[in-house]
Amino acid sequence: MIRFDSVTKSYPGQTRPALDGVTVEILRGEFVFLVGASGSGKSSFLRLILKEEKPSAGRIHVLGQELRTISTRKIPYFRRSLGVVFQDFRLLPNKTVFDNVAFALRVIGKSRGYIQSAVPETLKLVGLDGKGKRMPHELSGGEQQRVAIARAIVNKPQILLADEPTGNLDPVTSAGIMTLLERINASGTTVVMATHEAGIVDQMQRRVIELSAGEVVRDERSAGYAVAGDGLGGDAESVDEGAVPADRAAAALAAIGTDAAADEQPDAEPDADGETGADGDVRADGDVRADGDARADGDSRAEEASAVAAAESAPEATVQSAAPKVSADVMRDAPPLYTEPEERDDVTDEAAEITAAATMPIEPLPGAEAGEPDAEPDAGPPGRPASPAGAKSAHLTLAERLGLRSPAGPRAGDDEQEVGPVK
Ligand SMILES: Nc1ncnc2c1ncn2[C@@H]1O[C@H](COP(=O)(O)OP(=O)(O)OP(=O)(O)O)[C@@H](O)[C@H]1O
Repeated sequence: MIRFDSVTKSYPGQTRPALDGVTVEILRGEFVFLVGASGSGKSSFLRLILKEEKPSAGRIHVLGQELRTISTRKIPYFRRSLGVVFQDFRLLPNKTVFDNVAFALRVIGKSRGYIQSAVPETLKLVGLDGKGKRMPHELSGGEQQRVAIARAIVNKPQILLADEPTGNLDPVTSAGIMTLLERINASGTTVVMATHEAGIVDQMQRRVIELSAGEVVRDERSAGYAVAGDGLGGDAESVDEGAVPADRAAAALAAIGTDAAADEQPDAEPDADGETGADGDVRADGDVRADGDARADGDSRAEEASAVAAAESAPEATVQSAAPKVSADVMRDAPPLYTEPEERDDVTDEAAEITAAATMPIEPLPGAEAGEPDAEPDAGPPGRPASPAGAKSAHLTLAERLGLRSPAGPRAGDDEQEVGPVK
């Protein structure tokens, strides 16, 4: 599904490659954590999969295609099989929740009827039923990340890439997001997630690929964040930053198990202190709220009770071993989070034709590819100052970053428009 063969990635002006001779294969349906110290190459790895960057050496195959053979014009079509979630959510601030998710479908030309059914279904799946009319700023961080995940999966991608998706969230809200990602994976989507969060990796016991200075130094199945004493210390401090005492973690989990009413209040109003009361955040004042983040999946009380017990019996006085309450058994038995579109797609024949036409690969005009696909400019990553060679990428619209529109496509106001299919 994803294969790196001796891949090296060097950025202009850097003495050391970001990735150095990486050979790795990720199979269909796997859940893979990418771990490693800051700067070890995790984001570069993900950007290479997305073809946001090209390797300096080596080959990358994704979904059976060698990425070098995909021309720039075809990248948006390739990326429709990939969903992406970022640490900072990247929602359109002036669009409702519904429109943020619908955006991903409108850009690829889905019919209005399809959008009207697919968006609410997806919002329900991520635990945001009834919140479609909210604006992003009216949501908690965990809820905003759920919107971003809904946007990433509404198009039923085969692969979901997540770059620090819990990086801006408190431990309990993070646990809810992980539950969601695990269920997306359980329904068949391959998930590759870069993270610094030792507690989450330790709890989930999935495949771990560890990078150090651009090299794969560990590739282990059913593993934790670090091999005991291996000195993955570069991240230990940042992991600890979010840690809260075990008693507060236990309190947070207890709140999830007991405050059932919170789930039934999709429109909980902000408190007098300005904080939304149902967001699951462990607040600075020690209060704990519950938004269903960790139980949108209908977890049983017994499971929650055992999570609380685990939290209470945690030997270390940190939340790292307590907060992520995702249990592999529970996830294995969980029903699929979403079904394939064919099973419930009620689009009309006419709409299906429009969609088919809109998503049909475009053959480039003779000479349009100006030589090899590799001749495209080196794209810089989102959120980082672009290198001179990658200056173009600094102007990518959201649609382009999400891989829904060709960087060569129309420009002004793309992020703001209700755009149609790529022509
Ligand atoms: N566009 C760029 N131009 C130049 N150097 C870059 C660029 N992007 C990344 N790098 C460098 O490549 C190396 C790997 O960066 P990368 O972002 O992939 O690491 P990371 O493991 O994701 O780090 P973090 O955990 O801090 O996000 C770093 O030395 C970084 O400075």
